Amino acid sequence: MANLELINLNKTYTPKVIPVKDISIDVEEGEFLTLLGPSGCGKSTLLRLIAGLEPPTRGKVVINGRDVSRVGPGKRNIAMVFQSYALYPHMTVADNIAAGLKLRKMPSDEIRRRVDDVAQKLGLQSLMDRKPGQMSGGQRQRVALARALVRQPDVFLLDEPLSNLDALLREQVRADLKQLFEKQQAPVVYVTHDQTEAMTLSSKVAVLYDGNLQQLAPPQEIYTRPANQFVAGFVGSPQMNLLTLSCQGNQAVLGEFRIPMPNLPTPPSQVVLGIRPEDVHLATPEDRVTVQGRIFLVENLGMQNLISVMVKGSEVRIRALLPAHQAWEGEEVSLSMSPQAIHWFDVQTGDRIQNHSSEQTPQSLGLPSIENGSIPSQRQLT
Ligand SMILES: Nc1ncnc2c1ncn2[C@@H]1O[C@H](COP(=O)(O)OP(=O)(O)OP(=O)(O)O)[C@@H](O)[C@H]1O
Repeated sequence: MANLELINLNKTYTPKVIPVKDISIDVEEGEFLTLLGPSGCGKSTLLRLIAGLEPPTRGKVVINGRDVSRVGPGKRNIAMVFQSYALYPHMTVADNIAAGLKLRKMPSDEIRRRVDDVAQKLGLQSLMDRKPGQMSGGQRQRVALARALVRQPDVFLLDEPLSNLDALLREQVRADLKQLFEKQQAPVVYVTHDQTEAMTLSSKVAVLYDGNLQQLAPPQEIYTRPANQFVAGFVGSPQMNLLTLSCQGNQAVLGEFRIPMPNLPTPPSQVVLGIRPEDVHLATPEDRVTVQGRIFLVENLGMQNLISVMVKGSEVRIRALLPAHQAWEGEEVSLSMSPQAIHWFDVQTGDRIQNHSSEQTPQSLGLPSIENGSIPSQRQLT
């Protein structure tokens, strides 16, 4: 059973530069872990600690039950793919792919069998005699992947492997990667700051910020139940609306409107309300939580418009993703926000302050319930 364990890993460069702070993560056989976070959050440092390119200041890296924290990179049986491809420029594709196996003195017929197999998987057969300088970026990246796959390592490490490719090619290679690694048993650790890659490729995502693990969960959970305000704001495009609002009892004050909050033992004086633009809609009479305002900006995204609305009686702006041609600049609109789609965060710590709102019922929100088909009073407006 292939697995990778990171146990209380720390890396300190200077007292002020601590890019990895007490990180513990398990990656099991067949799992694809993505390290996601903004530039400088410590993703590459963590990957280098796993690869053995740097020693940890504290903590352990364990591969298949063996503590490799003090074992050199060549002896960890890890394959790494870099953003820069790191191919040998004077060698052909075939020799680049085979280089690691030759170093390990593998019999030549076994090398040929493995190289042919991986070249076929990655569609490289017609390029085997070319040198890296005679190929496109996408082709070079496929050779770099082939070189990693052919080794059949215990762990795959990939450091932003798609970041040198243009947008279209990125999409294609991303899809190839997904198919390729679905068939691999060895754990994969993939570094990116691109949330689309993280969401589409991973079985679990570790969101990092300032060396700290913010959340470790499957991509869907990261999206639907962000653990804190940082994760909520970092994952999702367009970005989640994050509004710091004052509270009156169990209601958040949004301009002229009151938004019911979950019942808290001690209602705070302020709270952060989060709602994704795709969860804000034009209101219908049945909607319970609505706000009104004027549209001051419409951004055309093709199929949809991203509209920015200034909420009546406030300077607060809410963005909503609406079908194109549903709203125009200067127009007054009524927007609905389903209570189930609202996230609440502690204004001091940024932590999520409720379980998922799907646990909320109209009653728990202090709203009238629908009985005998009757529609409750339309809005929670004051
Ligand atoms: N060898 C080093 N000596 C001192 N500081 C370093 C060293 N390597 C990295 N750092 C610092 O550690 C922090 C984390 O760097 P790291 O490269 O791990 O971030 P990252 O999340 O991978 O960023 P990016 O996405 O920009 O590559 C940064 O502040 C960086 O300047």
